[in-house]
Amino acid sequence: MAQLTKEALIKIRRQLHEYPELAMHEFKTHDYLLATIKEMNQQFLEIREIKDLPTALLVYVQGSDPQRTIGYRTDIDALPVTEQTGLPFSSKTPGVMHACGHDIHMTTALGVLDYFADHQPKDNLIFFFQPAEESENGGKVAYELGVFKDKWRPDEFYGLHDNPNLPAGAIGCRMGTLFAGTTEVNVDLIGKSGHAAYPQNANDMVVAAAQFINQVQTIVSRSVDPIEGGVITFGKLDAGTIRNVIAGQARIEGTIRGLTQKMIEHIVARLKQVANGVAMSYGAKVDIQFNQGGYLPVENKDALTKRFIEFAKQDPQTVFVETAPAMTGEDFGYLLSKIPGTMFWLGVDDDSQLHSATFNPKESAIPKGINSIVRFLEHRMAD
Ligand SMILES: CC(=O)N[C@@H](CCC[C@H](N)C(=O)O)C(=O)O
Repeated sequence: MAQLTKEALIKIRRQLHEYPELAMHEFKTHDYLLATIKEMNQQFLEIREIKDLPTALLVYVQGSDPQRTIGYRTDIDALPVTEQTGLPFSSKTPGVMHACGHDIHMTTALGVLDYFADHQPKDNLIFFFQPAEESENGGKVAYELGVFKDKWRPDEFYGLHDNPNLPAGAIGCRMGTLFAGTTEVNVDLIGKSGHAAYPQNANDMVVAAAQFINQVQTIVSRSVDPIEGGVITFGKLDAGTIRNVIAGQARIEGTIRGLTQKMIEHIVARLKQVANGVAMSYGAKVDIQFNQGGYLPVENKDALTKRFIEFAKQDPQTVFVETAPAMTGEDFGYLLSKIPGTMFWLGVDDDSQLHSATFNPKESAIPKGINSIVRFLEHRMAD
């Protein structure tokens, strides 16, 4: 294949894994990606930086006889998770980890780019190294900054996410909705602090928060069609300062998921009712903020996805798995609402799940993924 050998790819992945950075702070990652891309054959490449999105990178590959421009997006940010894999190349940044496999995504994208830097594609290609997928909606920010205009607007867009439940290197996809839409939710409950010995003089928001969280559990179980499904997860709860002071405030941060916008709106409406009801019953104030930020359901476009799946099914070098919709979110959903395309999974075969501190994707997925994506793009460009 191209210049980057399997060993070089593994080295790149481990380097990226050691230095994870949070959304919109991916400065070292950006510099490392840029340096790696600059080592590739530059003959057909044009590198673009975005002043107002300084950790993003775009690379244009000039096609030899372009009929279209094909976009390929990878995300580059990490999560506030403390790694517990014990790997020799574990994160060197305390409390931050590539626990969602974006290091695998970036390395795979670099491998595909490296191939086409050496083998000029027929169509134009645009590689988008996107900051802030886990939060801060980097895809939407880029779109709204006007990044995808004129020659930088892909006619179709592709992107992947790794999947620990599929064999390493397998490609998973489905027609229609691949991922859920998500909405971030923050709930602030405001009561009155006081001495632990005199609850009658205070208004305890630890108790109100506990009640609220318990009551929310009835939304999905009692107000959502079980066939359609939905998720509400509160991943963060913050209240109080010390054991013997009654907490006058509580903040609860969570995420809502549904496979359709209608379901998300339904859950949002029920959550507001529950929050207002609990606040009223405790004589507390409540402030609820929702932020969808472009994490729309990831809707794969029919004709393009059909072509992608047909290719993957018949390609002798690709293992294809038809997958069910997943409740993970992706801000690629926003880009796919503006530009037609397909998102797919890359299997990385691990017992630990995405976002866990022990997540350890199989690196053998990288060269296999690169091979399948290169073969798909060549097949697509031959059309
Ligand atoms: C693939 C993946 O894990 N994506 C994230 C996207 C986060 C969406 C948003 N910030 C939220 O928390 O709702 C996920 O958590 O699914």
